[in-house]
Amino acid sequence: MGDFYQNGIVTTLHNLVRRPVEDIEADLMRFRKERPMSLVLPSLYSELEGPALQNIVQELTRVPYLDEVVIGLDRANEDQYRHALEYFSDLPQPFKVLWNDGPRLRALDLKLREQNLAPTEMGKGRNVWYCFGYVLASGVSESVALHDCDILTYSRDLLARLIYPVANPGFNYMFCKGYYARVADSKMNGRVSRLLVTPLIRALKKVCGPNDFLDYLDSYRYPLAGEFSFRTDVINDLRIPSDWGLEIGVLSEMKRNYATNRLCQVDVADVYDHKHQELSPEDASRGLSKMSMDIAKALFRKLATNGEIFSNEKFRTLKASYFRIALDFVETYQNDAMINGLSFDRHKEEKAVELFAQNVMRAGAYFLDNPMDTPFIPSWNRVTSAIPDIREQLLEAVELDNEEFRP
Ligand SMILES: O=C(O)[C@H](O)COP(=O)(O)O
Repeated sequence: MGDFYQNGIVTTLHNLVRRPVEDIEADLMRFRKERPMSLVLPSLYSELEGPALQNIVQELTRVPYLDEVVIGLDRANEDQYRHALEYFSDLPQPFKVLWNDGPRLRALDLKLREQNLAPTEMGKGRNVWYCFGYVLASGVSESVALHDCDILTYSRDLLARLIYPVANPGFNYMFCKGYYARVADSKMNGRVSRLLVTPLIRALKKVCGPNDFLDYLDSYRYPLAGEFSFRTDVINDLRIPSDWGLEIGVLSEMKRNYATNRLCQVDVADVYDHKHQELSPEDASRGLSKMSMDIAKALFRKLATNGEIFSNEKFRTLKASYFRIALDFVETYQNDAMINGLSFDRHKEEKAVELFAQNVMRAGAYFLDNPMDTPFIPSWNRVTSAIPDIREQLLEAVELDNEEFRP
């Protein structure tokens, strides 16, 4: 909001004039002939019971340009799957719900597992990966947008702005990341993004020296945003982590596969609020503690694939450097909060930084102790090479589930 500055090495598309959504949608209706569009929604069943998704579905009923909606449903039993099909039946667009825990998709997962091609962990990355496989298999779209299902402040403007850069046939972007400020109830959120990701990237720059990849990551205004869009071809060659490293994994795959002038970010919302997880300082397998570990591991792995060598000493230095930079950021955020009349709990922020510093060390130790870890889900290109009719099998399993259980 408020400036048109281009920072970093990917294009930033700002929200300069609050263009009415109907205008943007009129453009998208023209673009759809050349670039049909899909929306992917990775969802937990529990999100169907909350207020955010209800509003998202209501907003989507007014979206005229989508050719397909693909919902990946995790943690649902049969009754819950039936309910999900009914729940989404308000959507005017053709839609499919992937029942990830159902017998058909489980059987397919087993087939992939036998060849070491299945995602090894449950989680958002796995859900998204199967949805992407379905999008490829259905062959409906040329452009795809993806966003979370827990956005409490959702309006259809977000989707229109998110998909525009990859739907406009005059633009040559392959990938676009959404950004916004996570401010709600008069306070700043986005704790992992503000207090872990940006300070850790800056600390890595200090410790590892000048690095293209880190400059690139640092160019994104909200690197952890779950909202992004891309041209459908992008999926074929994508290797993503199955855990919370998903967003960092996607960004680094884009850098590896495309020139930076084909990547951009777009301002998608003035306000953004979502479901908040606990910090969970006592249990590193949950909440923001797990998220911070997964993200730090994903960063170290990606740097290693770019040739960076890590050691215990380097991680110790990194932790010290991260800690100092993160504490300086706390001060910056406090001042930003004050000038905007927001509340700010400095003690809580510093506690989060202390936990993240510990987790930087833990993630480093894990990285050094597990040299043969293969945390990335294979690309769909590789899976198709191993099982040539996998897309048809996935398509059939999803069609049958949707037909059999639709009320
Ligand atoms: O984006 C983030 O930093 C994490 O998702 C945590 O967000 P929150 O602090 O808004 O819950």
